[in-house]
This record gives sequence, C-alpha cells and structure tokens, in this order.
Amino acid sequence: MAKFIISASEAESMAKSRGITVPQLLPSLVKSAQALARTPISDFHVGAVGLSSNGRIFFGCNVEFPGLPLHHSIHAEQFLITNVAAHGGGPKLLHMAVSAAPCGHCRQFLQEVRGVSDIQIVITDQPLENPDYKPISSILPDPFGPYDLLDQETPLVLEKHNNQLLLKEDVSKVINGHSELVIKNIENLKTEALAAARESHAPYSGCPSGVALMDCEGKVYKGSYVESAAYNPSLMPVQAALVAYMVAGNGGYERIVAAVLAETEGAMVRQEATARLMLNHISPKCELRVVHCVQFD
Ligand SMILES: O=c1ccn([C@H]2C[C@H](O)[C@@H](CO)O2)c(=O)[nH]1
Ligand SMILES: [Zn+2]
Repeated sequence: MAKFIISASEAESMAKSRGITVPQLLPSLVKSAQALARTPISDFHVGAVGLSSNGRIFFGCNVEFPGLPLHHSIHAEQFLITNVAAHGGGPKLLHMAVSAAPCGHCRQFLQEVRGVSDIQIVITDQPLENPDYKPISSILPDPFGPYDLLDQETPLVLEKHNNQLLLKEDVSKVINGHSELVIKNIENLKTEALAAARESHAPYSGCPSGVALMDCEGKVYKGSYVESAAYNPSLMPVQAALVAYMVAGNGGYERIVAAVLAETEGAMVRQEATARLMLNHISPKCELRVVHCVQFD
C-alpha cells in the first residue's frame, strides 16, 4: 500500500522539506512509479503519479501478461484511475505526472473523469523543479466522451456508484477439492464481488460487474469494472482487482487461489469468459466462481 499511495500529510511534508508545492513534487515520484511496473513483454516501464483534491498522491504503472493478447494489459494511467477510484472516496484528480505521453486509449479512458479537461498533466520522467503542467484538454481536443451518450447527472468514474444489485444464486458448479480456506471464505468473497459490482462504472451497457480475489492467506482484493464511452478502452473487473492486489503489495499472481465474479445473468456484456481466460492463465490453480445478480430499482 505504501508504495502506491502517499498520505496527504506525508505528501505535504515531503514537499515542504524541499521547499516546493505538492504539484511540483509529482515529477520526482514518477521514477518510483515506473519501478513498480510489471512489463515482461515490452520492458517499457510507464509510471503515472496523480494528486487528488484530498491531498493524497496515487501511483499507477503498466502491467503486462505474457501469453495473453496485448489488450489484457493495464496501462499506467488506467492503473492510476483505478487506484484513486478504489481508495479516494470521491476526490477529484487535480494534477498528474506521467513518464511518457499517454496513448490514445488512455486519453480516452481519462474522459470518464468529470472535469477531465481541467486535470493538469506534465509528461516527464525527470524530477523537474518547475513542471510545465498543461490541461488534458490540450492533449485531447474535440473529445468524444460520456456526455455524447449520457446525461450530466449520471455518475462518472471517481464518483459514488450504487448499482442496485442483489445476489441471485451461485451458478458455478461445486468443484471437488475445495481447500478449507476457500470454503471458509467463499461467502465473504461473494459479498465483496457484489460490492465491487455495485460500485462499478457501467453506464453505457448497463451491465455492472465486479471481481473479488483471495490470496493464499485469505486476504481479499476487489475490483470494479470501469467502462469507457468509447467501449474498447474499458477496464475489465479482473484487471481492476489485480490493481488492488498489486497496490496491497502482495507479489506473484500464483498466490491468488480463489476468485468470484459478480455480474447479471444474460447481460448484454458479460465478463465470465474473459475472466476465466485471464485467471486460468495467470494463476492456474485459482478457482473462479460466478455469482449472478439481479438489478432492482
Ligand atoms: O499511455 C500509455 C502507453 C503505453 N503504456 C504501456 C502499455 C504497454 O505495457 C507498454 C508499451 O505500450 O506501455 C502505458 O502504460 N500507457
Ligand atoms: Zn495508454
């Protein structure tokens, strides 16, 4: 946790000790964000560091999965937004520093943040004293975004979501050979997956989903699906849960032993097939269960 989030007081004192402001401090943290990247395919480390309106600093890095198609990768900027969304409690993102120019997908993904055009960004991997921040609107003019599809009131990605979902039934087959640990924790995992689905940002498809992962010590990490207005840059719930796993600093994926995906039955957009593919690949012993939800108003 310590590596991926810096508290407001710590950020203040780090800046103060150098006689600079917190936004000025961000570029000097980019290299430590890059160091957290898992890039077995490209060996290209991307770091993203963001300052939220509550004064906390959040880190993001890119994550690649050898053996899977490239679109399973998590971009540093997506990691950063997912980290803020999971821990921020509804703050705005004010400033960000990134080691490389954000790709088109990331510029698009960032459109899910309300007020994105005002986020100040600097592209540098150097500890600049006087970073040359510019608004995101200057790197993505004429954006396609949430308001092309939604009304202004629909909650966006860093805002509170409370999708009205209830668990319907446990649809996965009971597999012989459940470990004690899995049996003991499965109800909790289902509850956490449901909570993640309730918090997911799925206004375009209306198909919320969430994943809860459990490691071999019984610790649980949850992740919510985040849709993009442009569809393809969306972040799947397994990826979001892996962000939580990495933020907690808990090592190799093979330590993940159980997972629950919560989504609605027969939905237009479903995660099960891709979640199975991903989890089977990165942690072959991990058992995935799917629980179906019903939506209510
Ligand atoms: O905006 C970007 C562009 C690229 N990458 C990552 C994806 C992949 O892991 C590597 C090479 O594209 O860099 C990011 O994290 N953010
Ligand atoms: Zn990108």
